[in-house]
Amino acid sequence: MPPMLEATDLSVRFGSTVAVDGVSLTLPDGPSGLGLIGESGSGKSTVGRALLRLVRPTGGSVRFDGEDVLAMRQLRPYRQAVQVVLQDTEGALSPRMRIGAAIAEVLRTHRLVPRAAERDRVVELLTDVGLAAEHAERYPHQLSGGQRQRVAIARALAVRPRVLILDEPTSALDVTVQARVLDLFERLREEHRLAYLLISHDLAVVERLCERTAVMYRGRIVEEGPTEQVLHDPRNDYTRTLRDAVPRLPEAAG
Ligand SMILES: Nc1ncnc2c1ncn2[C@@H]1O[C@H](COP(=O)(O)OP(=O)(O)OP(=O)(O)O)[C@@H](O)[C@H]1O
Repeated sequence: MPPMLEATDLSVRFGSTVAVDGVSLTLPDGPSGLGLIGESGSGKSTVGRALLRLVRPTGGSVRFDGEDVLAMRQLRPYRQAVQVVLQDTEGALSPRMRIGAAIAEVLRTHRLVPRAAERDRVVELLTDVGLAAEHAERYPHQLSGGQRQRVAIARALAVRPRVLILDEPTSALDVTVQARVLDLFERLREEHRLAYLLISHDLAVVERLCERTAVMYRGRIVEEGPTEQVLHDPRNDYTRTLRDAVPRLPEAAG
């Protein structure tokens, strides 16, 4: 069996900038988590965007269940299987659309449930992410940042994905809210058997959600291994520098 999602020797250039330079990574079936860490500009988000086919790689391949993603003509099944949750929750939701309608829109686009069952499915999704039926009637500005992020997660889950690409999914939230959204990600990972590719500056978040971690530096992966080993006993000098620059690892805090 091929791995679920596999990038091999992936490269992305923007003009003369080499954003991603020969990256290979593998996401096994969920529940699983691969963390992608590295300083700003190292190419992490571009890897995520390339996997989502939002930017065209200049080299390498992406395979999903063994199928060549870059050659796919019919993208809808892949777009359903591989969803994304970003940091920017305000930008993700239309300010004039009620939350229920915003979730129903996804169900309709992907023709997932008959109209008559839409409302029930919306409530089910809201409940799944820790919101209530009444939130369906609200507009985005009537929710907190943490609640808006839960709506973004509900929209991603609406299509029953197998992979979630999480790009700094808790960075815009304050610390207590972050902790609760993190609990949610932890639960959903198991319940929906999701594979996470988690892009984050917050190593504590990576440690919680990911068994494996890859470290990017200037477009390349310089180290990859079990999260515990990469964060606590790094083999690479750059990883050590990165880890020591972050004050929030439990070991540093304790
Ligand atoms: N659409 C684009 N056009 C031109 N250059 C880009 C584009 N997107 C990214 N880049 C460049 O590619 C490099 C990698 O950017 P990327 O956003 O992937 O890094 P990152 O590691 O995710 O950074 P951050 O942690 O700040 O989000 C950077 O030099 C960036 O300026």
